[in-house]
Amino acid sequence: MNGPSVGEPLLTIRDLHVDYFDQAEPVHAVRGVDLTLRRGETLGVVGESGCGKSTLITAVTRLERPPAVTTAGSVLFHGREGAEPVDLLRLTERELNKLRWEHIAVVFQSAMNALNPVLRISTQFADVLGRHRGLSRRDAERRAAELLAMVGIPEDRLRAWPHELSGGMRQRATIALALACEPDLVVMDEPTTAVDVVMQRQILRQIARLKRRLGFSVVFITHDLSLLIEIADRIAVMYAGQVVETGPARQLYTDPRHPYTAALRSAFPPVRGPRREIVGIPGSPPGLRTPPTGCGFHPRCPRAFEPCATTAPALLALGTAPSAGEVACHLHPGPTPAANARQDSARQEDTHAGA
Ligand SMILES: Nc1ncnc2c1ncn2[C@@H]1O[C@H](COP(=O)(O)OP(=O)(O)OP(=O)(O)O)[C@@H](O)[C@H]1O
Repeated sequence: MNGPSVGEPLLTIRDLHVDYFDQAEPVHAVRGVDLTLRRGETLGVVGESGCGKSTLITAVTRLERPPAVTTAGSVLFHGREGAEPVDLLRLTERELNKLRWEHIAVVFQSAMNALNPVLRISTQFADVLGRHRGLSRRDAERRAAELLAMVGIPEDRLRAWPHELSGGMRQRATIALALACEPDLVVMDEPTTAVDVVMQRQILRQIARLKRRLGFSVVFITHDLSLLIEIADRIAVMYAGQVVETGPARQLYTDPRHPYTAALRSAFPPVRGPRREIVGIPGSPPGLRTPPTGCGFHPRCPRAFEPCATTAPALLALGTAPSAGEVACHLHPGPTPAANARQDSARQEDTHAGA
């Protein structure tokens, strides 16, 4: 990959809004999300079911289906060196097809949905590699065998039908297929929920190894915060369609600032380290046809106080270092002026980059 150096923005999401227009009053599933993914980074997006993670990711990758409509925002994809960033939301279907597989690949929860059940594994690789890389059937199969070997699938499985593979193998085949054209960005939506814990660990280890070798960036969606600590560089916590906290993975886990992040942490057992008591989060995420006023979490928040029910807290930087996290919570109202300035200038840079 000949892209700009590690650490530069690869994807910049700004003020993204997505609604489901299924009834007179739409569901406001994504409500003003700002997020940046840097080159070479694994960004975890976490939140309970119904917080808007999948909606966010299908909108960003332009894979949303009606009644979902992206009503506002931009998603700048910063391509290879020298290329102008493009707003994915404004591309035609034809332009998108050029980006898919070669630059952006998606791995969904269910491998069975991603693999075509009536085509042999070899044919599915040959299709993608033929269309996007111009490989002959024979070369595509050779490449497919290499890719499958990378995820620990023996070459003789190349001729198998998807239903002949175990769940774990199918999921790994999907990951290999996503990596076939060496994309810059791989988006993974709960890629390991359908497999057992041992297989999950194995797949995650393989993803980390492949990422080190191939250098792609990852957006990884899950409801399991403990899992993200193991694999993500940075984490964004979503609640009620909004990002409520971001930060370096370990810091966000050891020192969560948003009460929702703290609650999520208590709700999942740590993958490593000492055991601690698991405490569920009372209640459930709000319906998003009429989201709560003020902070979306206030009806469930043990630390809610007077402004929380009425005033929505802005997502503000927690410090001046480029790696500092952000939080949207009235308990943390005062970032330093310098931090605000940093945030403003970062936003401006992103905006100019997209101009
Ligand atoms: N097709 C749809 N029509 C109407 N509302 C929808 C539709 N799909 C999702 N929603 C609503 O949008 C909101 C966000 O859902 P979304 O699936 O994005 O959340 P999620 O965090 O990804 O949850 P999960 O982990 O269960 O996939 C929820 O309130 C959900 O009920």
